[in-house]
Amino acid sequence: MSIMFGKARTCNIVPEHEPAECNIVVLGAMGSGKSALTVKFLTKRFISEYDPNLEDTYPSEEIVDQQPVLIKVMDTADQDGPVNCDRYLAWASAFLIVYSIDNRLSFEVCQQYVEAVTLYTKGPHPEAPIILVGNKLDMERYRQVNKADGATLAARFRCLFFEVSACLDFVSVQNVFYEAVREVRREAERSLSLRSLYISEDKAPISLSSASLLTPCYKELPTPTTAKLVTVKSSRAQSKRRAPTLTLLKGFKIF
Ligand SMILES: Nc1nc2c(ncn2[C@@H]2O[C@H](COP(=O)(O)OP(=O)(O)OP(=O)(O)O)[C@@H](O)[C@H]2O)c(=O)[nH]1
Repeated sequence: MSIMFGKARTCNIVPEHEPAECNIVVLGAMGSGKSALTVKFLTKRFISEYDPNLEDTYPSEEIVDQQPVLIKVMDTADQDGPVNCDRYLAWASAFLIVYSIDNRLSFEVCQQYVEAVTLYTKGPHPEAPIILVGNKLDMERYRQVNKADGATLAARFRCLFFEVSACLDFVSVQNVFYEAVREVRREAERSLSLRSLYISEDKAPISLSSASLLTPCYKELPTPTTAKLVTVKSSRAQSKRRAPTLTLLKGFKIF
């Protein structure tokens, strides 16, 4: 059974031919590697520099555990930590909250994001899972955040925790995004079984026509002609502002 996880985290049951959707928001301190992780997942490439003010959402068709899913990744660009979160809290199916293992301050900002998101997501609706990501694992020699610190924070908020590097292997980065989809599926199943438990206790039959959770919402996939172009800054010697850009064709992976 494929389940739509798009808006407001209702679990829409859609016909098998419709791909499910999963909206993943990438949060974290400036410089923690949100854009690098996003681009690595979308293109398998590590691009070193990005415009710090560039915030955009990138779709990618994936197959996770033999089930097709349209993953939409919102790469955020907050300047001052978890402020004006409204733009993504209701939209998100899951959150990747990123810090850099070589930057203690980014870990503290990450804790602020975990607390802010948890305040919003705890409640009757299916919870949007949080995945804690310690990035820049390749910078082990400059480590300022112990792996145990990350694990402790994750345990406190009952979320998954991974240490990865956007500039090392692709599979570890892809696994973080795929685990987010798996967690959303598990949460949707939990929510459905809880809902059916209440309904069976109330002995109230589900009216298939009225139950909003069964209302399918169909998403048109971008065709090559409609796919928007987004740019990702990449620079070597030049400053970030004048950097040559790597153009990603939105909606399709580039290898
Ligand atoms: N060594 C190393 N550097 C990384 C890694 N990921 C990102 N970086 C570098 O860290 C810097 C910031 O990366 P970004 O992806 O722009 O970080 P961000 O969180 O998007 O930062 P803002 O755009 O300012 O919000 C860049 O110089 C990247 O090249 C990593 O895994 N290892």
